[in-house]
Amino acid sequence: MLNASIRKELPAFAIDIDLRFGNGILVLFGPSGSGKSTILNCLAGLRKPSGGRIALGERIFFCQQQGINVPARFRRIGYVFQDYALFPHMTVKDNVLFGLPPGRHRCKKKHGYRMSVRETLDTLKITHLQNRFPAQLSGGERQRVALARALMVEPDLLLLDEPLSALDNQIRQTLQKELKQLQRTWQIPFVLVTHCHHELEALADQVIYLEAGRPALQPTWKQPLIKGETQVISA
Ligand SMILES: Nc1ncnc2c1ncn2[C@@H]1O[C@H](COP(=O)(O)OP(=O)(O)OP(=O)(O)O)[C@@H](O)[C@H]1O
Repeated sequence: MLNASIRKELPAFAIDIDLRFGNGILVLFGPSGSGKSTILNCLAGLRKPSGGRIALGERIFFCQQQGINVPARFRRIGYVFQDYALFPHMTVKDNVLFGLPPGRHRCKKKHGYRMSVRETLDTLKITHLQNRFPAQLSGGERQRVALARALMVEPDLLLLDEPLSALDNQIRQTLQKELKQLQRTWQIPFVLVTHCHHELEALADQVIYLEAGRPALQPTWKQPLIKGETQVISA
């Protein structure tokens, strides 16, 4: 269970949001500049909140009151960046393995199971690409490599910052289905940022519509978004 209260002062506004989320895909949906990436960065430990508390299960990553701020590398949080952030001089396999201590070529599949690098590459359908460099890949293939790398850290939480925004419609739809399937297999919470309405509808188990760093209680979308377990969480 992700249990976070994040306050972050920014030049134009202050982020002030509470996230309480168990399993599934939580979508942060909002216009450019509304604070989505900053929230992910605070969760990951790449930016320090001005106040609040961030906990995942029993582990406290940040607590202003207690003076706790666990460094990003100890949080076991996977992060797929908007531009995938692959190392251009490394092969696909080396990109996926980056950051793992020598000999620790395992990856969490679901509780109690571990998956090898080979299985991770297979799952993401990139085994045949393992010796290529990022410049030799399509956008969809790069996205799969970034996902594989994020999963190799055995994350307890996966953050995805507009992971499909650079892709054309067909690949985007395929990967949406695969992302959903991955979440169901790994059984860890995903927090996904998007400003694409279709992506929201395809992926969200819960949604928070953001405006200037705060949950908006009256979303500006035209069509009803609440279907099944989808809901808007207020601050
Ligand atoms: N390092 C920083 N220092 C100061 N201000 C920042 C910094 N990073 C972002 N901001 C500002 O904080 C606000 C939120 O930015 P953020 O990138 O979180 O928004 P976003 O919703 O992810 O936008 P986008 O969808 O365009 O990526 C913006 O006004 C931005 O200019």
